[in-house]
Amino acid sequence: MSPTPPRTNQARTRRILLVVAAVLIDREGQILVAQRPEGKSYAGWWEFPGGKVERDESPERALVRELGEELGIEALEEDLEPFTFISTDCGSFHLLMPVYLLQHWEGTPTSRENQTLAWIRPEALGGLQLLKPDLPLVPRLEAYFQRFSP
Ligand SMILES: Nc1nc2c([nH]c(=O)n2[C@@H]2O[C@H](COP(=O)(O)OP(=O)(O)OP(=O)(O)O)[C@@H](O)[C@H]2O)c(=O)[nH]1
Repeated sequence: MSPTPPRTNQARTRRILLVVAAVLIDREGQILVAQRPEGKSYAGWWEFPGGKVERDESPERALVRELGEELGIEALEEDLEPFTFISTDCGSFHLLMPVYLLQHWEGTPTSRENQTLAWIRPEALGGLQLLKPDLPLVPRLEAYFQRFSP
């Protein structure tokens, strides 16, 4: 019988892609999800608003910019509440994605980039076809919202 090989961390590290995402929470405790439009990779899959951090941009600055571009809302960096992060191998790159909660903003979120928007109850998240890297967010968000339910 051959011995169990030692556990190692030798997988090759890929280029890190820094992406930021926001979980917008409305007054009824619903969260905003966006469906990627035709013509993009993973069209039809659901994700959270956000996008890539550009060179010389802070994650918070990038997220405020993306929320303006994608949803037409104005958010303040100080209202972005760090929630968790995703760090996962996506094949050609390694995704590092800080995720923030946001409960205050100016304006009404509107689709500016052909994405379909939906406000959903946190319990409904698990029924969506979310981008695979986002799946660990489902139990974390469920646990977060359970803390506030009676
Ligand atoms: N905005 C956002 N991006 C996510 C999430 N989860 C996740 O894996 N991503 C990945 O992070 C990257 C975000 O890039 P992006 O939003 O600026 O670009 P994109 O995919 O719309 O355009 P692209 O096809 O040119 O990369 C994509 O590779 C996307 O698949 C998420 O919840 N929100």
